Amino acid sequence: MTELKHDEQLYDITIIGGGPCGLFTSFYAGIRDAKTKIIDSLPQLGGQLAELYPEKYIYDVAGFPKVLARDLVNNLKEQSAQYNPTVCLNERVIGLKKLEDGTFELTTNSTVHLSKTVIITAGIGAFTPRSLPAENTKDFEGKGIHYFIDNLQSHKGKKALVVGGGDSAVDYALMLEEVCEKVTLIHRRDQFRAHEESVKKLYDSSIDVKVFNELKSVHGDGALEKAVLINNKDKSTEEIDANLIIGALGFSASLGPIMEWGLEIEDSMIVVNTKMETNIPGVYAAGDIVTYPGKVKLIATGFGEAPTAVNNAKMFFDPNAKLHPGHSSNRKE
Ligand SMILES: Cc1cc2nc3c(=O)[nH]c(=O)nc-3n(C[C@H](O)[C@H](O)[C@H](O)COP(=O)(O)OP(=O)(O)OC[C@H]3O[C@@H](n4cnc5c(N)ncnc54)[C@H](O)[C@@H]3O)c2cc1C
Repeated sequence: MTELKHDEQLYDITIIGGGPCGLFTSFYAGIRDAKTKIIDSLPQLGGQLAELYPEKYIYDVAGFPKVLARDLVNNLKEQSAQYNPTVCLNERVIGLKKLEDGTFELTTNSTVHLSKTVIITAGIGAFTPRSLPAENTKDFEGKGIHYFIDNLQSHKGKKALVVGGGDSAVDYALMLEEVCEKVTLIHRRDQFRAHEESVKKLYDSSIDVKVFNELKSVHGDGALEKAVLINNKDKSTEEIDANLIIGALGFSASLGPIMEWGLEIEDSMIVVNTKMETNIPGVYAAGDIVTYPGKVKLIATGFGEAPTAVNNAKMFFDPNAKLHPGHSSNRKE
């Protein structure tokens, strides 16, 4: 097991989950002059909007007759960035515990973080990448098989195979084309779920696109060397050289460890009171993950719950603060 890093800085508010609700929470925490950190298990911010439906229009966010999910996320990121929250991506919060002095210690897969209060905006849970359903893949995970691209340059000169037919698969293949010796993309159907413009770029590129193909098995002596593909129409197989495989088959979501932090849970949601406070003093929650009588899971309701959670968290770590923040329109530019 790799050793965990320790971030010794104490934050006022740590937000678990950088979906729309977490992003708006971070902006609002900025308004309240709180030193804020957002942690998300995904490599990007935006939660369900960025991961599940970036190209869909949303019609029920106040002030927008309609807005693309991707654009709403970009606007939320811009709004949040005004206050420079610390953003930690690719980190799943696994443990939450209160230390003797009242500080919260949050443990992720890579780091231990410290915070005076916590706001959980973890939606439907942490997304984990769907594993590649092929022989021997477990043996090469992290040793040639990856589910994200963190550092494009580290793949320079490789023979890459991308598996999938959505936006991520097509975007990854196009990114890799810039640095790899060869890129192959396989998809089990001939229709892509990716943005039309990206699919056009894909077919105009040097990427070898093989539709109706699936990954059958992977091979190598210690490190990944070859992949065997199977055509799902005529069942013929083909062996290709590949020392990098990117699985881009989407994600599944699970609350996982959050259920074990001593929070009151009802139907896989965290019970909160009207202050958005959980049963653990100093831990608040908002968005899809919370429940209370009459709760409706919508982006609009999450946006309402976020300021309530922040203003009450502010009172928790700064008892002299006022609950009501004043109006943002009075802010000096
Ligand atoms: C196809 C589809 C269409 C939709 N259309 C609409 C619509 O038109 N209008 C509307 O109002 N709503 C719509 N919704 C619902 C809307 O997307 C959700 O209400 C909204 O995303 C909830 O936001 P959130 O920030 O609470 O959670 P999420 O968007 O789920 O974000 C939670 C984030 O927390 C992260 N996370 C979870 N656990 C951890 C952990 N342990 N450690 C680190 N990170 C963690 C996740 O990776 C995720 O990024 C739609 C949903 C879907 C699937």
